[in-house]
Amino acid sequence: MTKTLKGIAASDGFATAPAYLLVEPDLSFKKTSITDVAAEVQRLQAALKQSDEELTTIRDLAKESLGEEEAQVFDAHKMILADPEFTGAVETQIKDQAVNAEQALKDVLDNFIAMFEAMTDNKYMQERAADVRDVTKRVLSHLLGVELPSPALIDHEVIVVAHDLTPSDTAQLNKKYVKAFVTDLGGRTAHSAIMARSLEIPAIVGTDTITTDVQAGQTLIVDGVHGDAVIEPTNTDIEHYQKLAQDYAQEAAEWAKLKDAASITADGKHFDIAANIGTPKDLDGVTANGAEAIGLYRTEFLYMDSAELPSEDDQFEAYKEVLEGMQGKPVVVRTMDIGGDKHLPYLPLPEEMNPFLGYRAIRISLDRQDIFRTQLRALLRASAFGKLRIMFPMIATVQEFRQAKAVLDEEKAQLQAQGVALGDDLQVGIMIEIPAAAVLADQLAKEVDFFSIGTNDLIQYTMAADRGNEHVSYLYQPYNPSILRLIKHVIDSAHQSGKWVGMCGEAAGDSTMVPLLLGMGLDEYSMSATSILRVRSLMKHLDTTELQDLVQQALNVSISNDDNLKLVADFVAKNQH
Ligand SMILES: C=C(OP(=O)(O)O)C(=O)O
Ligand SMILES: [Mg+2]
Repeated sequence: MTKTLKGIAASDGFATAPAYLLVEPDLSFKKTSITDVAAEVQRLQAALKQSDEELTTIRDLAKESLGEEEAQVFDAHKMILADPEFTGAVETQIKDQAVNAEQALKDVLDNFIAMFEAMTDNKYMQERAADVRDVTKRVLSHLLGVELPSPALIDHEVIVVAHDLTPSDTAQLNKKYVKAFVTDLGGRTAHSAIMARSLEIPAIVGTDTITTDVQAGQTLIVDGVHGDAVIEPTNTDIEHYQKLAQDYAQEAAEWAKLKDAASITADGKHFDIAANIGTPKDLDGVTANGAEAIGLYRTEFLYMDSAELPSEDDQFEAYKEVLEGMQGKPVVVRTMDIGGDKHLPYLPLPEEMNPFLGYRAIRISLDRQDIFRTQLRALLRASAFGKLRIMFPMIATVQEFRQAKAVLDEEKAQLQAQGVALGDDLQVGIMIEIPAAAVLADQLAKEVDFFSIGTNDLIQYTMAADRGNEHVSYLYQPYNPSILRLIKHVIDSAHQSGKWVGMCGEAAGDSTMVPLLLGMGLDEYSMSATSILRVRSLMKHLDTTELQDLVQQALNVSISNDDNLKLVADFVAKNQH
């Protein structure tokens, strides 16, 4: 039966394909006593063999579609399977305790995990714990005869359906086959949604129930523009969405004509439209969409895609690749923003009640200066290859900025003393994403070279509403006068000190927000590459002199997000040039 689910439109576009459920299967079992030990050992051997064969296939496919590095984790898993200390121990447990293979496997795993986790200062061993857990899951699935989803094995077009997708899950999706994704959890600014936009695949998040409503293989339509997921569509539905997809493609073709045009308003004012990226791989999309700069390079993905802390040289290569790829256009690189919903398997963070209010971003960098200094050196060395701007995330106080800047200056002086070539127009700025920083923007503006407003977090913290929680997603209100007043204060403060100010939160690419931001004089708009041409087209049709009154009304007359949504929609309908 056809069913339509409403979710949060997280990434534009349309797709129709069978559903692929990326859901943890039920791997529960009961402990039983066995009498035929030999048969149980044989059952274990068979499951080990099947797991090994499966891992070989997955590794080969992952290598082909995702690259050598992503495939290496599966080699590590194969090694565990071949390790007599692990498999031998399971066999011994079956023989000694006369228990079923599932229970023996669990007992051995528990021992291993306890042992590894006790080695708190050995990050290599802690990582192994995660691998052993994964391998156990695979063997268990074969013992129980249930299928474990393996996204790397997808070899036909599908729409991935998941409860939630972590940024590292998302990074493993092969765009050739994964046409879209839909999740139960998440908001528009959750990191999985941001990754979907950089993969340029349609996505809907926060449907609440998609994983229970759809079955594997059922046809699914994803309308990433309106946030609708249609399960088992009728022929009429399919035709309807085909038409919408065609109209969307036509509109996109119009925008595409602006690829090499400058971003200019109807009254001839120039603004910069920049792109947000997560890895150097995203550069293709940046160039294809004609970005004038990179306004946010989220370097944490470099750390998340790696099995250990990336070395200074590895980082240097990545930053250099992006700077060179941009051929002299500005590149804002943000230092590591780990914590919140972004984790590193090799950097255990404390368990926290409120990770978004906890140990994250610049707070970790200032505490773990070994990690911070390595990144800063890599960045400084790369600065010789383009127009680098270094940006610190989650700055809450003037002192934090001064401390971070002092560390940067120390590393800079050391490199200079060693005769290392550095760029000569490096700028250093901060994200404005904590309300305290927005309020004190006038003081911060005197110390920095630029600001970039991170609305994803600024809204989350101002409204006290978790950005990834669909139950409070109605409080993601970029046009709420409270948010607009903060933004206006940040822009005015920067300009009073002669500094430039950009925005790299999702609001910068929002069609309702853009007229307001242009009216307030925001200098740079950084967004998912796929939004650039739409926004450039919108800018072309707006006259900034007419926007002043709109901004005044939005700030001082409207009392709600919805008031401003309507205000801007009416204005744009009447004043398109
Ligand atoms: C751009 C931002 O940073 P991130 O989404 O990576 O937290 C933001 O908070 O708006
Ligand atoms: Mg942020």
